[in-house]
Amino acid sequence: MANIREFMEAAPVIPVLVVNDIDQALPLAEALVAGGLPCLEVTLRTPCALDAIREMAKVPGAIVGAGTVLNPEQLDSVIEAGAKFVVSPGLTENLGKAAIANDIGFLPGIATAADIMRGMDLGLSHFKFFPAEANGGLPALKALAAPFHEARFCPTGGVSPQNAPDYLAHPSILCVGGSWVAPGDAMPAGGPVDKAKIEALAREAAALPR
Ligand SMILES: O=C(O)C(=O)C[C@H](O)[C@H](O)COP(=O)(O)O
Repeated sequence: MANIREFMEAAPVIPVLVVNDIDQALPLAEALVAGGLPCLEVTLRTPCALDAIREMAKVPGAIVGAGTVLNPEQLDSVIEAGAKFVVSPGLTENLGKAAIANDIGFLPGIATAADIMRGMDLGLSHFKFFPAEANGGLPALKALAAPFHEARFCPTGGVSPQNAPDYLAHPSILCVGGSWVAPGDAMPAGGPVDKAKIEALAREAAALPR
């Protein structure tokens, strides 16, 4: 897709965010961007996710995308909310065609060679390897990537500051996704966002070598 590679190359880590409290959206995005992580994946796992995308898009330098997008209806609603890219846990032809028709950066989840081939049939070449650790981690992705020279990946699911450097050293891996940069204890229910903590975690993630 047009710009998904550029977004994947913007930083080593795409934070995967679960926003429960709309008041936390703006400070969370500010802290992540200040720490050097501009691309933010807001998962559609909470009722305020679309509003969170709208809020976060106001932060200068933020490139806000939507995660957990499962079908063309959700695709339409996240585009309407201002999402600049779309991440899905898996790849259906239905969703893939809709994303391409809307010319929006699209990062669909894959876990098998057949998934990648279905994506290539649609003209896609950038994929989320999901759930990365549960599917065999780096050894599995290395084996999976070998026949697909053009394909580039963002492993997500079980990625941590400890295993991220190994993933990022692989030439087919442009970035990783992870929730560890925005942990629940830094965004307590009803409380303020611990911006200093999240910015520090983001800074560490942004400094990961690749
Ligand atoms: O909601 C989705 O569509 C997802 O993409 C799931 C997330 O990617 C993983 O839950 C993140 O995994 P952790 O970093 O291990 O917490």
